[in-house]
Order: sequence, then C-alpha cells, then structure tokens
Amino acid sequence: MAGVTPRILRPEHPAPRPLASLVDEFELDVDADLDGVEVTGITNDSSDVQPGDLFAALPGARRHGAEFAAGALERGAVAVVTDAAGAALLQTEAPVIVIEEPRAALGEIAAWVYRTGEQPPKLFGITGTNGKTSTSFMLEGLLADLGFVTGLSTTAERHVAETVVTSKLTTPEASELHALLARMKEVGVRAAVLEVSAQAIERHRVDGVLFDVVAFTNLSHDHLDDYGSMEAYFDVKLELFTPDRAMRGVVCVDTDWGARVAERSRIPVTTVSSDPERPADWRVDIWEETPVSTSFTLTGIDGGAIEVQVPFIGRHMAVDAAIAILMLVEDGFEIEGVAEAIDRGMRPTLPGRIERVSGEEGPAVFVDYGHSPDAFEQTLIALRRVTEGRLIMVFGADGDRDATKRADMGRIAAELADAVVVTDFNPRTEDAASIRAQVLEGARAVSGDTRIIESSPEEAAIREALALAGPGDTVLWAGPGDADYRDVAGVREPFVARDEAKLALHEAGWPVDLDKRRDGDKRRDER
Ligand SMILES: CC(=O)N[C@H]1[C@@H](OP(=O)(O)OP(=O)(O)OC[C@H]2O[C@@H](n3ccc(=O)[nH]c3=O)[C@H](O)[C@@H]2O)O[C@H](CO)[C@@H](O)[C@@H]1O[C@H](C)C(=O)N[C@@H](C)C(=O)N[C@H](CCC(=O)O)C(=O)O
Ligand SMILES: Nc1ncnc2c1ncn2[C@@H]1O[C@H](COP(=O)(O)OP(=O)(O)OP(=O)(O)O)[C@@H](O)[C@H]1O
Repeated sequence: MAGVTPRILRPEHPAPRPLASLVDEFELDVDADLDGVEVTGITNDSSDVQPGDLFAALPGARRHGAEFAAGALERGAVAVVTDAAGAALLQTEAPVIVIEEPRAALGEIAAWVYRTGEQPPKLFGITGTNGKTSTSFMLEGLLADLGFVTGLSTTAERHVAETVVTSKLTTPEASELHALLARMKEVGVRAAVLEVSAQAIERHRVDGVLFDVVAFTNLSHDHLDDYGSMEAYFDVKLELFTPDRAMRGVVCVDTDWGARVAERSRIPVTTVSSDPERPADWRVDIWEETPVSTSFTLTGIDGGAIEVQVPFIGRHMAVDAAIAILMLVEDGFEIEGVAEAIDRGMRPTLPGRIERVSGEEGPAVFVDYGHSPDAFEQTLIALRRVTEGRLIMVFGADGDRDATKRADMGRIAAELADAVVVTDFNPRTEDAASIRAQVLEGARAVSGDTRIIESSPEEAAIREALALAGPGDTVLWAGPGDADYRDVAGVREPFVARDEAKLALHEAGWPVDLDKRRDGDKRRDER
C-alpha cells in the first residue's frame, strides 16, 4: 500500500542558477552578499527542502512559513524569500529576500529557478467542480496513444512518464508544480495534463504556467466554505480563461455556469453539450449505456461526427471523454486520428472513479470519489440506468469542508437510491456524529420508501450495505475514491476503501480477487 505522505517529484539534475541573477531579473530587495550563492531548487515546505534550495517562507492561515526557516536552512536551503512579517521572525546569516506578497511571486520565481518556461511540454489544464480527474486521466491516455511521453497531475496521482506517485493537494503549490514540470522536461515528457482547482488559481499555484488548452467541465455546489457564494467560486474558475494563463479552451455548456464561461472567456473557446436544448459547437448524443461502457456520437456543427465508446458508466463520463477529445482537436489534432486513439488509449479503469471492486457474482460494488451533491446525482443516475435490482449507497460528508452541502448530499442520496447508509468520511477535526446528523437530516426530509441507516465506522457501514444487497443490486460507496488514508481527529491513518469493500464482499461470501490491485498501485509499490 502506498504511504500517507506523498513523495514530491523534482528534477534529478537541476542546473544551478546564481541567486544574484534572480535578484536582478526580478528587481528584488536583498541586503546580503550573494556572490557565489547558487540555487538548484525552491520549495515552500520545510520538510521538502533539498540542499541548494531557496526556501519560500509564506504566510499561512495556521502558521508563518518563516517559523520553519531555521529547519529549512539546516536541511541545506541557501536563502529565504519571505515577506516583512516573515523577515521579522528570522535570525540568520543566510540571504533573505523580502517581497510584499511572496505567494504571488512564487510561481514566476519557481519557473525561473527550474527554467520551466523554456521549451515546456504541451500543457493541458482542466478545471470545474467535478470531472477534472476523470477527464485528465482520459486525456493522458489519448496522448500516450498518440505517441507522446506524458505527464499528469491530479488529485489521485502524479505521473512523470512511467513514474507514479500519489498526490497531496489536487493542484500542487507553485514550487512543487514547477519542480514536477522540470522533472517532466528532464525525462522527455512532451505533453502534460494538469488538474487545476479553484484554490490553485486563487492561491497562485498555477502562476508561471501558460496552458496550450484549458477546459471547463461544470460548476456546482462545493467549496462555499472557501468562496462564500457560487458567483465568487465562478469568478475564480473563469480566470483560467484569460490570455495570461491559456491560449485556447473547451467549455462544457451543460450548465448555465458553462455558458457563462464561454460568453466571458477572454481566449477563443469551443463549446460542447450533451443537452440537446443548449446551443454548442459540438454535441454529445448517447446511444448506448451498459454496465461497463457508454457509447455516444460526437458531432460538430460542420456536420463531422465520430462514434465513441468509453469503458466508463454514465453520461457525465461521456461528457468528460468528449472534453478530452476536443482538447486535442483544439490543439490541432485531426479528430479522426484522435478517434482511432480512443479504443486503444482509454484505460479501462480510473482510480477510484466509479471503480468496480466486485467480481462477476453477487452485487456490483463501486467505490467513487464523489463528495458533492452534483457528483452524487450524476453517479446515481448513471448507476440506476445499468442496475436491474436495488441501488444502495454508502457515504459520509467530509469534516472541515463546506458544511452547507451536507443536507443536500443526504437529500439526493435518499431521492435517487433505494437504501442509504450514512457513515463517516474524513471527519478531520469535526465531531463525526454531528456531521452524520446533518446528512441524515437532509436524507430523512425526503418522503418515500428509501431505507435510511446510520452506521459508523465505515467498516461497519459497507458491511450493512452488503447485507442488504444481492445479485442484480448495486452498492455505491461514495467519497473515498482511491485515497489510501482517512483523516480522523486531524490525524491521517491508512485506510483503503477499495480494499475494505473487497474484504467485506469476501466475508459476505461473494467471490472477489483480494490480491487484484490497480496497475498504478503495483508500479508505485515497485519503486
Ligand atoms: C486553503 C489552502 O489551500 N491551504 C493550503 C495552504 O495552507 P496555509 O497557507 O494556511 O499554510 P499553513 O499550513 O498555515 O503553513 C504556512 C506555510 O508554512 C509552511 N510549513 C508548514 C509546516 C511545516 O512544518 N513546514 C512548513 O514549511 C507551509 O508549507 C506553508 O507554506 O498551504 C498548505 C501548504 O501547501 C496546504 O497544505 C494547505 O492546503 C490545505 C491542507 C487544504 O486542504 N487545501 C484544500 C482546500 C485545497 O487546496 N483543495 C484543492 C482541491 C479542491 C477540489 O477541487 O476538491 C486542491 O487543489 O487540493
Ligand atoms: N462531468 C461530470 N459532471 C458531474 N460529475 C462528474 C463528472 N465527471 C465525473 N463526475 C463525478 O464527480 C466525482 C469526482 O470525479 P473526479 O474525481 O473526476 O472530479 P474532480 O473534479 O477531479 O474532483 P476533485 O476536484 O474533488 O478532485 C465522481 O463521483 C465522478 O463520477
């Protein structure tokens, strides 16, 4: 099993750069002799410092990075860049560069340190509330099939050619992102797909990056603890569609938010929709849904069309695939060539995204990463369409995250499933029982026959769900996806829902391959 502290990928042979040149080029203020001081890397995390690094001591919500500067210097950092408050906390002989807003400068400085602006790989960026990881994996698969050595940065995993590590944040901090891009360049990656969260745009994590093509999947209720309103959340996402950040875009206009992105984008965009009522440059018409695949026609306004089958369940997955295809078309690929790559390039499973963990006999059991009302709705609708029997859902709402979505998650589950088992999901520093109560309130407000059960911890909940399920039924465990930990009382402990579900299936007497694990896990473990 992968560890709970993800490894950070950096270039293995970084070329040293004189700190004095950085100071000159960025017109920075430093009161120290920089003669002979060379930097080979940069990080804002003291635990990631390598000898030769510039340590970016950033102010945070909890701590000031300058509190960790002594440790960073001990580990070999050669200088510190920080703000005035940080400088006041420092007692060091090492050069200290003071900048008003070091976080806002971090991307550009990291791009300079790692030279990531020079001959970068093709860069694709995907934003939206849901579907970023799924679309990113699909696009990476297509690019690989089209002959590119690829890179990937998602919530689930980061890839540099064959190297695979798990991720901490969805979009890494700018210094980590540029280190990743530098490593990609070093090993000959020619095309990289990056998931771009709203937090990343707002917190300067993708500064210093110019995407060839970006995409917008959708916007729905999430992260209101960070943004306060959907308008504010939307405004942050829209910023990706500006010439400083990207050259072209693909926008799914299935939601009004998408239509607004297309209208207000400041870069050229092409639009796509699976809703026949909405005008778009490209249409997704689904003509077959099976328990293992979805087939659709992708038609352009000029009449050109391709037929596509993807090994994933649901309209939303078809839309994600269409976005991935159109990002390549926007980048100049012939759609016919992309169509040929689809059959070969789409990997059959996405890590923890509607991932089937059950065998051929007994109920179909899926583990999914969905943790928002819209993700629940799309996934439940998709599974209902391929389920003969009952649909049973296990889920919880995460702690220390947008509490206003909890009742809605309960409501949607109770409306669309036949039985709902409300459990825990990363309560973090919150009281798990009180989170369950908020979810249950939403679920119980729905009138109908849906059975509602409360069960904690997750190990018990999945077993309760399986006790209700038989052949022809489907169990969806939403939330944990491919995570290899859970966060209880602010402490991360190893927990793999996919393995737990398999164990529970085995105990319930259903044949399941307990040893079978994803390719990614195997590759990761080999390292
Ligand atoms: C709101 C937010 O994004 N916070 C991130 C931010 O925290 P912060 O600025 O408050 O930092 P802090 O913890 O006070 O620490 C201050 C500084 O000291 C440094 N430090 C801290 C401790 C130490 O031992 N050594 C050290 O150097 C930190 O690296 C940081 O630079 O910087 C930290 C260090 O990089 C991140 O871990 C932290 O992410 C928190 C954990 C988080 O949960 N972020 C979520 C909201 C997020 O960004 N999510 C999106 C995905 C959303 C989605 O689509 O689902 C994402 O892109 O992951
Ligand atoms: N186009 C879509 N519309 C709505 N839901 C989707 C879409 N694509 C995927 N989902 C669902 O959203 C959930 C999360 O999927 P995925 O991990 O791909 O999204 P994400 O944007 O990367 O999420 P996160 O930002 O939290 O990492 C899953 O339940 C998935 O089935």
